[in-house]
Amino acid sequence: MANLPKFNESYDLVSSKVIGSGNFGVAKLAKHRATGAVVAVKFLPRGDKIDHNVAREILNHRQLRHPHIIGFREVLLTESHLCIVMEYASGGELFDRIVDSGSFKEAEARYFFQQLISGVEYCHSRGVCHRDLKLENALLDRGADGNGAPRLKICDFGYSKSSSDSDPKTTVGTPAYIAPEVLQTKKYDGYRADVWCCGVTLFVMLVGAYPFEDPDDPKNFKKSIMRICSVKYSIPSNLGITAECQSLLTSIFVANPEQRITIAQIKAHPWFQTNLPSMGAADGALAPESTQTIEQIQQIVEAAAVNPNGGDGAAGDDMMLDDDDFN
Ligand SMILES: Nc1ncnc2c1ncn2[C@@H]1O[C@H](COP(=O)(O)OP(=O)(O)OP(=O)(O)O)[C@@H](O)[C@H]1O
Repeated sequence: MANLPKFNESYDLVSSKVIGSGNFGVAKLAKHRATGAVVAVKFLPRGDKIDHNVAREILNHRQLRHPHIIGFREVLLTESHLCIVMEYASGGELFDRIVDSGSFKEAEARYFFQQLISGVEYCHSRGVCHRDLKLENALLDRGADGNGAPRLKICDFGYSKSSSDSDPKTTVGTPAYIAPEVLQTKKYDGYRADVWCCGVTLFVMLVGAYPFEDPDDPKNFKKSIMRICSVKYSIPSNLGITAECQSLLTSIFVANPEQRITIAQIKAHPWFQTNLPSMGAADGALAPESTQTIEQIQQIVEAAAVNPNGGDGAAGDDMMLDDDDFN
């Protein structure tokens, strides 16, 4: 790794506190020494788990630059980890905001849904489908001036596919959000499947529960799959959800992806059009562009597939992380 960029050459950890964790490892806060910018860094243990899927996640993320998508900055190495440096969303996950409030009023749900659709539309326009859209992958920042209304930022391109990748066929995503066609072992249209996930996200914001889970038997995955395939859901009448909003959900939850509403049609829907912020008003500044080329990124990811410490990057290695590991 002689000439490859190292994390400790340009960043300091702000604290050892973990801001998020997932299958990959952990995310921590760091400060860019030259500019003072605070960033989020995903630390992935080096070794065989750094494969073409990780490379794809990074390269797909790198080509996206939009106010409602977490900005990608660069990838770096430590002795033990591959570091993905990103814009930091300080407001937590949209999921936690719903857990705190139970459910959102229609106006609040629409506010976030408009931003989600704006980010998803942009991904699709760049030939990238996300394939794991959900509340946990919708992060929030603290608004343009640090105090304003939170802005939604899509993260986690771990399952994303770009038009240069093979057509999606694998069943990926999070069970409660999976579209019916993704459950079949056939090729499917990742863009249309993303629309379904946006519908599930909207439903959870409005209702505070997953649409296709049996409330009396929520852990019964088989039952949820049957409900997804037969599009069996109901909107509690006591929530007073407007007919316009219900009509949008009905047009999203259509089993046949060809007949499902498209992103362009969602944008034209009267419910979506209500209180739509003027272009730019809700957007604010973009995170700085990444300066790394595709070739540089590929070289770093390839180097990360080898763990100089000899570990295999298995989950167990993670348990022993301390600050020295990041230097
Ligand atoms: N840029 C960021 N700003 C703030 N928090 C972040 C950022 N990136 C990741 N996190 C936190 O870390 C969590 C996990 O990150 P991410 O979803 O990218 O990892 P993952 O391994 O793909 O997750 P999962 O296993 O849930 O699919 C996020 O849900 C979030 O709480």
